[in-house]
Amino acid sequence: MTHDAPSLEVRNLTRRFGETTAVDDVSFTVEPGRMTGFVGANGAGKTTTMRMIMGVLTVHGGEVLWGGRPIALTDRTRFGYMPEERGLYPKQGIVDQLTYLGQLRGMTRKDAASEATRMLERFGLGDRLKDKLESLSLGNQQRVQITASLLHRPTALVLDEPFSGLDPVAVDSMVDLLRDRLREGVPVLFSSHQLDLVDRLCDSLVVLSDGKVMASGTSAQLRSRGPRQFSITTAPDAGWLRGVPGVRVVDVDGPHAVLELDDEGAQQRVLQEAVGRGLSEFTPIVASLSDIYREVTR
Ligand SMILES: Nc1ncnc2c1ncn2[C@@H]1O[C@H](COP(=O)(O)OP(=O)(O)OP(=O)(O)O)[C@@H](O)[C@H]1O
Repeated sequence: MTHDAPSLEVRNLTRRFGETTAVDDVSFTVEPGRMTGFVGANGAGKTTTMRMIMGVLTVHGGEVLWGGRPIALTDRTRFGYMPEERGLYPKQGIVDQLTYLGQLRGMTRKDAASEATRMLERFGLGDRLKDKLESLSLGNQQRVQITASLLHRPTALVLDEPFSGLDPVAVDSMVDLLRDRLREGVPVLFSSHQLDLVDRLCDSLVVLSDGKVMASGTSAQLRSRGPRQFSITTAPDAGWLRGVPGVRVVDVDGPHAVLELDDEGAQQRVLQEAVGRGLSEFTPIVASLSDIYREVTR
């Protein structure tokens, strides 16, 4: 990974539509080489934020920074953007239009055509190069859209729901392509409703709700925020844990229990008591990003 690669930052970004504040003082950073998931319910403001990052929507407050400086049009033209409304031509052959798009982004015709062909082959579309976009299945059209955003070796990627409509094999091929870019230090911001995927793919997460950032940071930072849960086994019955100060028993089933502990002191009290009673297991439970998402948007 290139550590001195630029980061993408949004600072106090705000956008209103009439009376609605769709994006409300939103700040976060997409670090170089980091895959950052952008999650939130329908209408949370993800698309609006991405449009402002890409300059297709004007901002009502705040700014977008690239490498610490206000972003310029020339920076944006080197980004890869996959908009929600997609935007390729249904009636044009796929390799032709990808070549054209590559040329618009400064590639030679030859380089654009060969890179488009290579990427489409990697997506299993090597035998469809001359086909019209509209003749492909929706999932395959999606693969072509993704290729369009990656073709010109973008310096940053802003992808609105890139995985929707893709089967698991296509998701994996796309992730492989993204990882190539991540290794080069490209910051990647992608929105998704598929929390399991976000959990599997992301190094960092930004959680948006009603236009506001509810949480952001690396997976490790977010995991350490929430209540710390532990699994414990203490024979013959873990029911005694209910009486320990600073302990919330989330679940108990015979000798097994799941606990939330207020602090280090509570942990010590539990361990001291449990050792006398016969402790056979005490393990921290690592929260998934989906758990964290549910927790912060509750
Ligand atoms: N062009 C527009 N005109 C009026 N309101 C808009 C416009 N674009 C977005 N909004 C409103 O802004 C809010 C945020 O919408 P946005 O599309 O950014 O959310 P989202 O998180 O991307 O949702 P989804 O996951 O459904 O795509 C919503 O209340 C939406 O109705």
